[in-house]
Amino acid sequence: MRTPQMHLTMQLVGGTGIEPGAWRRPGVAADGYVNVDAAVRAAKAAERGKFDAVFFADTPAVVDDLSTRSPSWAPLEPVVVLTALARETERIGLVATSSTTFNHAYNVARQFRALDLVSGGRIGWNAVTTGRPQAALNYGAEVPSRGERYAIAEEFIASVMALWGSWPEGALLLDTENGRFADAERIQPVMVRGRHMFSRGPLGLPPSPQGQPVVFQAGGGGNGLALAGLYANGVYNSPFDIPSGAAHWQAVRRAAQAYGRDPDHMTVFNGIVTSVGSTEGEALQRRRELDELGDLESRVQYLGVQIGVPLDMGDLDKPVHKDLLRDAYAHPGDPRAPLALRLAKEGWTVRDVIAHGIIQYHPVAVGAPEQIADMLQHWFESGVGGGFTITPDAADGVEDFVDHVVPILQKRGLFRTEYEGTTLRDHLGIPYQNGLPAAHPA
Ligand SMILES: Cc1cc2nc3c(=O)[nH]c(=O)nc-3n(C[C@H](O)[C@H](O)[C@H](O)COP(=O)(O)O)c2cc1C
Repeated sequence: MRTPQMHLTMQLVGGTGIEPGAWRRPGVAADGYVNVDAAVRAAKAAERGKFDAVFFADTPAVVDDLSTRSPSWAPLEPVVVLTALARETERIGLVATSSTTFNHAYNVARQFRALDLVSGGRIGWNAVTTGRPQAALNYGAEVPSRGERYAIAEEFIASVMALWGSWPEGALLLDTENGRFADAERIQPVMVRGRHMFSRGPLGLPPSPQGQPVVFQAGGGGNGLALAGLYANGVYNSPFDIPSGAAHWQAVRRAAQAYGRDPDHMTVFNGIVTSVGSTEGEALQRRRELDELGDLESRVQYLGVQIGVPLDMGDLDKPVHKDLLRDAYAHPGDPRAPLALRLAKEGWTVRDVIAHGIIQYHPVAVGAPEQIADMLQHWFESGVGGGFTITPDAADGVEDFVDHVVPILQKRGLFRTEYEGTTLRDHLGIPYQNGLPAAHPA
């Protein structure tokens, strides 16, 4: 039997990287967030590394302090970016985020099906409920309650899938001899109608080679799990440790089962930020430079909160004083705090504790390629759900991962050396689907 292999999606946050100072790093295009060439370069590199997909998060609003950094969670409009990438790549999957709260199901069904056709069946849709008030204001709306957002999302995704299914496989005839373009009798209105959604259909576009785009789901607690169980094949997660990642993976499997779907058709992608150097020292130096270009001062203060010790920039190049460490504790509200405290107790300077990446949205893998591969292997073999979202610290980290970490994973039999299929469903090992899941109650 073949060693189980991991699945990888690449996320180049904001076109420049996830670290706030990434846009200032020499060698990174400062305008990466509006420069589609940055996305093309990253996608081509990820394809060279045989990644399952590239992934674009999105929030339709300005939520960052633009005086010091490029927008993180709102890249160039994702559907536009994916259209460009579909033309510039051949095999890699392309996943974009689109909101179920501030959109119409027909638009999403049409755009993502069109993308799926343009790309030859390589598209995924990360369906999110968008809880940000700044986004709501852009649509002249308020943020609905959490329960309401997820009730809307449930109907929304069902509507999109029903619209996708309204053009069945084989109904496009293209019979030039007999003048039969399509079997119009099979392409009928679906009349999706719920409390929040109405759409008559049919959708005027046939299925792609994979049927319909793969649905991804991200966050949202119990509500999110139900949504994943009903519709998704990919789930984005951001655990800070293996036990919580493994627990989520089991919960995702149970959710799929509860809705009559195959848990083996689910993949959870756990976010990992990567900082690769040729040695651990070089990787730490890379992070020191990025911290310096970014929000080092606020990180120093935040480290103080994490370990219950007052710190300021004057403490930067000293280990935390042993008198202070006696009373230090890991802040119970931050799952990253125990690592921060451990590093401080090991005697690293404040700058170097921070350089280990203890203040990030995801766990940070910092080190030589072998060390990064070891961490991914350890998490993978500990049952966190099969996949990782590789989120490089800065844009030049995309190629570092592809050229130096991927070959190690491949040598260990943990990652593919070639694409076996042509669609995103092929890469994820899930079957063709066009329309609602067979077990759906609708
Ligand atoms: C890894 C990951 C990626 C996410 N990406 C996005 C995104 O791009 N856009 C978005 O609006 N929400 C995204 N979310 C979902 C929100 O973070 C989610 O709404 C959040 O977990 C709050 O839950 P709630 O919707 O129940 O309030 C993501 C979640 C996770 C875990």
